[in-house]
Amino acid sequence: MKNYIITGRPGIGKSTLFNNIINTLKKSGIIVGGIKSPEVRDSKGIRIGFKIIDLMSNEEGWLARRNHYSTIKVGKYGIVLEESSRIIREALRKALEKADVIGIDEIGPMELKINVFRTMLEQVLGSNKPKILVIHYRLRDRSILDKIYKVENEKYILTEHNRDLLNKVLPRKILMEIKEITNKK
Ligand SMILES: Nc1ncnc2c1ncn2[C@@H]1O[C@H](COP(=O)(O)OP(=O)(O)OP(=O)(O)O)[C@@H](O)[C@H]1O
Repeated sequence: MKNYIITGRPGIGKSTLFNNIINTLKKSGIIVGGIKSPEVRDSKGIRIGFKIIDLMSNEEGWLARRNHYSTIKVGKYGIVLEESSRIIREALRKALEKADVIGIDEIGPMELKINVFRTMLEQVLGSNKPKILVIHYRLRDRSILDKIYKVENEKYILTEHNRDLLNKVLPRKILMEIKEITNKK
């Protein structure tokens, strides 16, 4: 089944497009499972960490926090291992079991330091469901990249020139294609 891949430089609008696609699918009754990891800023606009959110249940927890003591560090951020692992495991397990489509925002060096993320991602990539995947522009993990590109895929590299158009046309195009294969007309 096809992988829809979104990539591009930091801050270009990948998460905005991802949310747009997911919301369009959900509104039409498609069951979407998976995870997203939005950044969190304080009232002064300083980034204090990243949350992890289950797309099906909307349950959320911390993925990483600034200055959090952790055995896994990414720059200033410490991974909140137990909390994030629990949400990732549950969200992707449910997605594999029940969803029509699996979405992950995003697959990057930080997420791949979490063992549960890597194990569950491998299961997701091996499953025969359509996937919407946001990929960090610096992802160089050969084993994961091979699994992502092993199946038919459509890759969109967001730029300031194409993002408005892609937000306009891609959610409906993906909806049409997924309706076709899930028979939800
Ligand atoms: N098509 C667009 N036109 C103008 N601004 C946009 C567009 N899409 C997103 N933005 C704005 O750009 C900012 C970054 O968007 P977003 O978080 O979606 O980017 P991202 O590529 O996911 O970032 P990151 O790499 O940090 O995850 C947000 O403030 C968002 O509102």
